[in-house]
Amino acid sequence: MPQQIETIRVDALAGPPGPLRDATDTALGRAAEALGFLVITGAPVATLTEAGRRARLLRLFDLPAPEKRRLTNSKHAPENDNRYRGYYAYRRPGAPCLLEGLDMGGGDGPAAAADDIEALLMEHNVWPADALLPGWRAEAEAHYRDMEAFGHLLMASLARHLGLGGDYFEPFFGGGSSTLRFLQGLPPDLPEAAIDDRYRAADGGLLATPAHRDSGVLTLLWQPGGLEAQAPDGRRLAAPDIDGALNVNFGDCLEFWSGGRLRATPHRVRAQALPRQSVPFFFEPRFDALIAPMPGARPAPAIRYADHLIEKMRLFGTHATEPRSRNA
Ligand SMILES: O=C(O)CCC(=O)C(=O)O
Ligand SMILES: [Fe+2]
Repeated sequence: MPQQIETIRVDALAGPPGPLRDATDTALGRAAEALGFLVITGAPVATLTEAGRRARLLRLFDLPAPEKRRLTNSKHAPENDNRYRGYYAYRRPGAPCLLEGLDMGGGDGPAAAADDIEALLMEHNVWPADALLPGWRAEAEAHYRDMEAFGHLLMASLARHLGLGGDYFEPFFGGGSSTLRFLQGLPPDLPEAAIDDRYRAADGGLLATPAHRDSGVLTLLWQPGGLEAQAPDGRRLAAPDIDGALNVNFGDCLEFWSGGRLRATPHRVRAQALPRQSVPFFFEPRFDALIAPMPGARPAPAIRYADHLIEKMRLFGTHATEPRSRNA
């Protein structure tokens, strides 16, 4: 039973085949099977562990209110046409924290009709005005591409560990379906009595995010502390605070895909004293990918990734009143 979240150096994944890369594949694969949650260092792409890029991208949250309103999804700002991507702020009564965020994808489709889910998933992004945040769009797009490239490297490593051949997952990814999310949770500001039980840990501490499993395949998360993974025996393991580290965990879709071998681990976030910013990247299959348990796993009917996602959105009421509903 894992006693702690393991830290694994992954720079060898970008190198040639050989013993170093094999050892990295084994370490990653075993951690994915045992706890389904790990911390990586030495990512061979630029990540938000680079403080300059992180600070520039997180300036998003300093935008003036009218600009945030212009980026807000149509659920919260009916004058706008973006429904799936864009900015949102939740002021949910009963929650200890306010939460704001912005989702971006790789789609560039037009605004979607209300009933056209497929078009909705590929809708265009919204961008802060360049005069307010010069260079933000280009850097966010570069970061999205870097995270995609890293997602491919990690999936290839898992595929080798599973004996599937390094390119097994390749055809299932691409096409701009992944989600880059910027989040900011504000400090508790509600009276004690207003705090909903789900936001209370058993030890009385406050949670910024209640325990949940991610819905997709692979999550790469920069976070400043507060994150806890749940071990199979129920213990909560705090993510180690390591400079230059990214958290890696897996979602329901990969658990299904691997016949349960790779775990979608429940995790939660303890509320912090200060505004807490975090940046998850959800590496997601193409919306039209047909996913069935991989060779060697017990067969089950295939699901289309878009249908899996839509079902999760229905269950969690995405863009309704619940924060972090999709992929969370
Ligand atoms: O804010 C965090 O650090 C974690 C967020 C998370 O678990 C999610 O967005 O799925
Ligand atoms: Fe999550």
